[in-house]
Amino acid sequence: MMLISAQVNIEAAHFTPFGGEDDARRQIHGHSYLVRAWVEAEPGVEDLDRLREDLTAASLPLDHALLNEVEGLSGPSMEAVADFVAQRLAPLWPGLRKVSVARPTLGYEVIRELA
Ligand SMILES: Nc1nc2c(c(=O)[nH]1)N=C([C@H](O)[C@H](O)COP(=O)(O)OP(=O)(O)OP(=O)(O)O)CN2
Ligand SMILES: [Zn+2]
Repeated sequence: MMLISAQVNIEAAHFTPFGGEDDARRQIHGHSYLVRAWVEAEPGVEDLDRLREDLTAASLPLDHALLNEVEGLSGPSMEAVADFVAQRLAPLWPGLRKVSVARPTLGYEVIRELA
């Protein structure tokens, strides 16, 4: 078995509870997020194009959205984005093992691992 993965970019806005009352992160602002899914699969069996298409569809409700207002998203954090995508992708991809969300400009990444 191997891990195969595909990545999509989403643009989203949020406001966060981080920092003090005058912290700029409490105002609505936008970011680019890289969302990646890993699937355990036999080499050459699963279609990476289909994985990317399904990942795009799973992430679509978040793209150009205000994360704080997305139904089913537990919050505006990177972890919440990873869980949202993982929950939508897992039924389509039983071999799904990880979903990560990265903010490369900050060097931040979170990973939801699935059994
Ligand atoms: N466990 C988590 N901790 C933090 C998260 C998170 O998602 N999970 N997120 C943040 C903030 O988003 C982080 O401080 C970045 O702040 P933000 O305003 O989103 O981005 P910046 O303005 O700093 O970066 P730019 O790329 O310049 O917009 C903190 N902790
Ligand atoms: Zn932010």
